Amino acid sequence: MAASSEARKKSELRVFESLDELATDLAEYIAQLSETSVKERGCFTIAFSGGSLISLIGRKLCEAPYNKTVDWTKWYVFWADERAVAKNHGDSNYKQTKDGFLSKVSVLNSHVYSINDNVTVEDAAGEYEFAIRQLVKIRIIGVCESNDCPKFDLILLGMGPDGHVASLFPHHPVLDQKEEWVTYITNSPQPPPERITFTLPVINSASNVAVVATGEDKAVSVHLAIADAIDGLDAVSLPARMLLPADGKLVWFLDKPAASVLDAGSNFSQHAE
Ligand SMILES: O=C(O)[C@H](O)[C@@H](O)[C@H](O)[C@H](O)COP(=O)(O)O
Repeated sequence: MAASSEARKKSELRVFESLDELATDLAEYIAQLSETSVKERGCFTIAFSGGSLISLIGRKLCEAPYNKTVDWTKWYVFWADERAVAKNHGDSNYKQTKDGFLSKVSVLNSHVYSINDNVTVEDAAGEYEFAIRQLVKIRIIGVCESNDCPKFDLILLGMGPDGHVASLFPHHPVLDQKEEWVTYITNSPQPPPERITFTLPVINSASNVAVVATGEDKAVSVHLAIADAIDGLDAVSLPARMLLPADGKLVWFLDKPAASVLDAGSNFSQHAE
């Protein structure tokens, strides 16, 4: 059996009746991963991206019991992608995460690794990769033994209706980037055109990857990303289908509309609510 098919089968699908239930389970999932990582490694490295996932996290993870039980001082925060806008711009993933979540919990400012908004995207990507390399050297960020890539404890992703994840868009040459950990694009099909993004090898080296996709406009891409066998070409360059953690675990958090095109007998290990 192909490795990709194996990896897909190991992934887990969680489908929820409401966004509130999804947010509740997502908060518990993140809190548990944090507890495990802090116990095993003494810290928890988490990378965010933009979109509605931040407001879903902000709904429950900042509240009781997590505001007291999560060891926020052991968190190290990163971004899987960032738009080339100022940090105080409404489109900044940093600002969205800060306003919607980080400002409500006690993560240390010195553990928040935002992407530089004062230099070119090329330089910002290079700087970010350098910072990550330093943290891998001192094992704040783990290392994936098979490819020496950073092994984040958790990478959180949204997914666009076109199946993009982070700033990895369908058919974009950046999908073939195997050498760099952090790269940039200047021609995003969605504004703003310039973005910085983790590459697929980094995402697929994480211990845990979670994709949060809600709404009917995601249903076809969710199906194309998850289904075991796909006819036709569209899925070939669908970034969400390229999420195949080598040693890690992939979990999809979906609401019913986003899961509406999935086959009832989908090969995934299901965790229906
Ligand atoms: O950078 C972007 O263009 C978007 O932020 C994007 O990457 C987002 O994560 C997805 O489109 C899902 O967003 P929603 O969950 O809000 O639909």
